[in-house]
Amino acid sequence: MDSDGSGLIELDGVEKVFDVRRRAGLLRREKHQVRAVDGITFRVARGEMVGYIGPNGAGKSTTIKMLTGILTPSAGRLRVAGIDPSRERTKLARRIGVVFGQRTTLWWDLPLIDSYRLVHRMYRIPDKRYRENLERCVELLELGELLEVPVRQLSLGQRMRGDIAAALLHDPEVLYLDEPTIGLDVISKARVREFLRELNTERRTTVVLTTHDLTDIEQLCERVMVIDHGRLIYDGALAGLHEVGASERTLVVDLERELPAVELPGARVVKVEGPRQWLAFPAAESAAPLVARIAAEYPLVDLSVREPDIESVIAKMLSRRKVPEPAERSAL
Ligand SMILES: Nc1ncnc2c1ncn2[C@@H]1O[C@H](COP(=O)(O)OP(=O)(O)OP(=O)(O)O)[C@@H](O)[C@H]1O
Repeated sequence: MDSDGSGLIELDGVEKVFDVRRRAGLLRREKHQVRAVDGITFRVARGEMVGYIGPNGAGKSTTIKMLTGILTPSAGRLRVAGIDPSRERTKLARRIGVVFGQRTTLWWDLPLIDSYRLVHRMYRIPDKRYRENLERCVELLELGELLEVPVRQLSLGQRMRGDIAAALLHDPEVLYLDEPTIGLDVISKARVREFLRELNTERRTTVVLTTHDLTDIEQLCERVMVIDHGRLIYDGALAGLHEVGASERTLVVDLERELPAVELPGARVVKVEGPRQWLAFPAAESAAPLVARIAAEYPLVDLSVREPDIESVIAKMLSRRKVPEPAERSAL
């Protein structure tokens, strides 16, 4: 929390309702309301790195748009660095950075460096600070050889790194990232994650991360918030989320030859295809002891660990939440 005891980001009972018209016959249109965000309350302290996840249409983007001031809440109170985002959007813009994985904020036809020059002027960044920040981003995000390349010629991973740098040139206190690793190859993902980790540790930049990739959360965030149908249904550690959902990770092992299903405590074989076997184990537990035992007891050639996808973790969590409490059950 900030020195005055409050959070850098504060939401109290925030709601967003959209009025939409839908076809109700050949000519008739009916008004109806979509409650995209339905009374959300949370605090994010300075320097925290939190995951904000949920299934499609849960209300994540709507929340982020309210946090950046693009949308005005229908009800509730929202503050970022003490600022009401929709009322003072320009003032807030100097203190936040936003990266959308699915679209770029860079100028498509211009070399990357020209976009940065424009950001320099738009945000009136002092020259020295601009140069230092650019240098640092170029080094850590390996952008040196890309600066003169027009954005449209960059690969997705290169463009994403370019976008992240653009969002950070003005030293924002808060960085919102919407699907920053979507569509990236393994190496680009690792590079982006490493950069974000450093940014958070060294500069204490507060990061709110929206993603469908649980590995992003696992590697970056100590805290995860889950939103479903516009409501916050979980706020805590990732391990706790796995426990609530009783979700499982999968260890994929390649053995030297086709063998009967591997038998080890704490894991169960869910699929066998020739020499390859799939073992499910509780996601909240470490894979290390299991890997050690397989390596010791079986002719192991290769292995990999697969995370459950976010949708399935949340689906499990929801199905468990719907089991009635014993008191309710006896009253049925
Ligand atoms: N401008 C709008 N007008 C009407 N309805 C909207 C508008 N924006 C979002 N919605 C609706 O609000 C709900 C939440 O949408 P939102 O985009 O916030 O979800 P999301 O969690 O970001 O989903 P995704 O993972 O698919 O991006 C959805 O039902 C969506 O159709």
